[in-house]
Amino acid sequence: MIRQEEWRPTGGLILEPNAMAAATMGQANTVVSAGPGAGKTELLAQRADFVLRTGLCPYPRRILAVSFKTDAARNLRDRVRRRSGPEYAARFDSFTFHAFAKRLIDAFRPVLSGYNALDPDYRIDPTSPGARIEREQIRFADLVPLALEILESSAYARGAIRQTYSHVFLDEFQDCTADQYKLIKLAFGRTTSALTAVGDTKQRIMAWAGALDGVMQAFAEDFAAKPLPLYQNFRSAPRLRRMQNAMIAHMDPLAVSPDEDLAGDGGAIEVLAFDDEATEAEALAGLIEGWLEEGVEAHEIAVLVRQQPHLVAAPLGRELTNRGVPYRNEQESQDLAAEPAAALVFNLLRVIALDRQPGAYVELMRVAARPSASEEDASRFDRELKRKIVAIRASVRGDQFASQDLAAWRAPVLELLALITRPVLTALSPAYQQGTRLDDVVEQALLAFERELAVDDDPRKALRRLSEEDAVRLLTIHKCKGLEFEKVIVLGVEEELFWGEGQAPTSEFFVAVSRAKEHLVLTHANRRRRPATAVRRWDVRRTPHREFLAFCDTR
Ligand SMILES: Nc1ncnc2c1ncn2[C@@H]1O[C@H](COP(=O)(O)OP(=O)(O)OP(=O)(O)O)[C@@H](O)[C@H]1O
Repeated sequence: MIRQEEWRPTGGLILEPNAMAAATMGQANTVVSAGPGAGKTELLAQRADFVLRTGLCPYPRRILAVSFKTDAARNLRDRVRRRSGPEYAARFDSFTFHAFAKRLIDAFRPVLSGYNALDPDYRIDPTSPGARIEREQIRFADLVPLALEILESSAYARGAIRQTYSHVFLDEFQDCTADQYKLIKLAFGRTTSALTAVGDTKQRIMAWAGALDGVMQAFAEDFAAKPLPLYQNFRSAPRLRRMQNAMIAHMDPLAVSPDEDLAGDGGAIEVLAFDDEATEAEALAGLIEGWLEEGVEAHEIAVLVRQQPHLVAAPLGRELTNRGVPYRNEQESQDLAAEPAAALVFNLLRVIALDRQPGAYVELMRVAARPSASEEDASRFDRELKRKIVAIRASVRGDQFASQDLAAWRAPVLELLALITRPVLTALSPAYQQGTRLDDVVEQALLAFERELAVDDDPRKALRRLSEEDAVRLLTIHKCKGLEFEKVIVLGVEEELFWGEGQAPTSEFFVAVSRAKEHLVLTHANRRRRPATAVRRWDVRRTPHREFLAFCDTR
């Protein structure tokens, strides 16, 4: 442990004064507002390091971080592990609002009564919107209201949660809904827990889902939180920052940066116009292929689509497949990738199917290790797992190796999971400790592998597409929040794709363009043929979104 005045930002980073103030704040609440790439998430990782290392959060107390997406929660957890090491990171709980609510329900379920009472082995309907069955099954949307009921009716639950968490972090706070805010107020309002909320009102893209207007302001007032704005942008090159600044001038004139702060020639923005989706797909696939040949890493390339990515990005997906470029359409797979059991299944498939996979193997051993095992037990388990993998590889390879038949892969994966043992697997996530979630995730991961195998019959490429590192990512703007990439393509900057009430389309476009570090490509096509599988409205003729494209003209 070190004294507070001895603490320095980890990773050799220099924090701007307000970031330093927020990271090292004592027990007071703060609300940090800043634009994209300002280091809000990094600031939370630094604050975690500060409060853990200086004993402000003394053992066994913990830090609670609440994000909106599983990917964002995982990013933050990984960042804290990188910055502070596994020992401190073990006292950092990074959850989505829904996962936090589920923790509360699992811990204090007997508090629920009447129609809301739940059996111990209750389940959550995985379909959307799902069905409610009294006592047995709830919907995803029931989690936060049920957690609210627990906190409202049980002083014991409130006390326990406050005792557990001395510090609370709220990421992407601009998107907090009324119910979620109520949950935070009930759990931590007027307590000694110190709260740090970070957000950016210009990135408020969840308004359709009920994001509270002015939630950052309300938080500042309700929690007497000190507002600390950040001004830097560590992510984007100057040209890209000038475009973002032009958008900020339109959305929030008071937050505009002075021109002299954004000088420089770094970065590139291109607008590419096409006749139709086929020529667009061909040109973009060629562009992406060229970037990969130049040495850009696949996971540094993202293609963002506002709506219906499975349809709008399908021609590009086919073109990438033809050229053998691995990509991942994240419509279904992103939430799966955030599931530790799915990650484990993919790593098992990797060590079975591919040679030289030290990364997958190390991660496998980390996850499979029993925390309480003696060194001797751990190395015995290590040897046994290796022996089994070698035996499986010998039998699976050969004829079956190129097999599209999932059965050839399912049995060995299940065999290895059995060796790792059920208690170790259920400990991977609180959600696995009840119902059929663990088995469902394992099954979904195997099916995702089968789907990818069907694309080109090649298990190596299928696994590359399922990996975060080796695949170009095709994702919606909603899924890309909090992420960053060297190259970003926004597909279809057209009025038919960017429409909606008030500020929402502009905020979404802002989120999309602000993911780019170096190079931003915006496309539009005159025509997009109706895909056979389209069920909703589909406009064949398209109009470029001139208002958005005009923001590119920054010179
Ligand atoms: N103090 C710093 N010095 C150098 N680099 C930094 C610093 N803070 C953050 N970064 C880097 O800048 C990038 C953006 O940081 P981060 O993701 O934390 O921003 P953010 O404010 O959460 O962005 P957004 O709201 O757009 O998702 C990351 O690559 C991060 O590592």
